[in-house]
Amino acid sequence: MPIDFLKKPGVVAYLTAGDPDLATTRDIALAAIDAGADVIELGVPFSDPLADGPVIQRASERAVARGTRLSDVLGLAKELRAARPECGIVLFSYLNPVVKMGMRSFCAAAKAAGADGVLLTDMIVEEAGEYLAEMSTNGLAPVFLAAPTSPDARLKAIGEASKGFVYAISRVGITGTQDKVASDAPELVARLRKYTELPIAVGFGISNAAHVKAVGEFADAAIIGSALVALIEKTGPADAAKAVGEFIRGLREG
Ligand SMILES: O=P(O)(O)OC[C@@H](O)[C@@H](O)c1c[nH]c2ccccc12
Repeated sequence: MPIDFLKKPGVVAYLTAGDPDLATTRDIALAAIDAGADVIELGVPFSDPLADGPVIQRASERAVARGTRLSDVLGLAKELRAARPECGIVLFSYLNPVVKMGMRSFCAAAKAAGADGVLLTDMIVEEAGEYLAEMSTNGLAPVFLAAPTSPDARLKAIGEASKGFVYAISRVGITGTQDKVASDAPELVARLRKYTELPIAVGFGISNAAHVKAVGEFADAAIIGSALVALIEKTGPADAAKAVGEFIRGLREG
């Protein structure tokens, strides 16, 4: 896949891999893509999550309890790539499981799985030397998180190191649904635009068509996580793929 895999305006769907089980995550991801999600952010479940609200924490706990490993998530990415050659796939993980596998092995495996990009939540751009080198060797896009509290020098470094798109965190805090798109988000996106021409995707607290529309006024894509994960939790394995497909179609229409 080319590195510019995020078309504008885009919808990015975050899923915790292995919740409720890997086969169901695959079906949900396929339904999300077919309903118009441009990129799947495929989350590696981790026992000690950072910045995750209760919904994603619970999903991670369930997936970890089922024994979902980084290697399983790579296998799932490979299946998705084979089934949907055109979709964007970003592997989402904490640093810990990746360091355990080894940065070099992980980046090579991500490439072999057909991923387009990688997002490591706790990888800071200042310490990303080896990561960026391995990502570049494998033609993968590193996606970094920018926050409203990031100073301009940091936004510049993030803009320069990122490929594919930049992830603008709409507010300080944890993942999870909110009534409104955070008021900090447009300013952060405007500040980022000074440093990058990449598409900018906004995440944290986006959960309905009105939010997606509001984000579309100032950014290039909306990232939806907790709303999907909560829907999967509520619906149960048998109907989750259908429910997620309908939900994303509704967002797209908005
Ligand atoms: O759940 P929300 O509020 O829709 O936010 C997206 C988010 O879930 C996803 O991108 C994500 C899941 N875990 C994270 C940890 C840090 C940053 C981002 C994330």
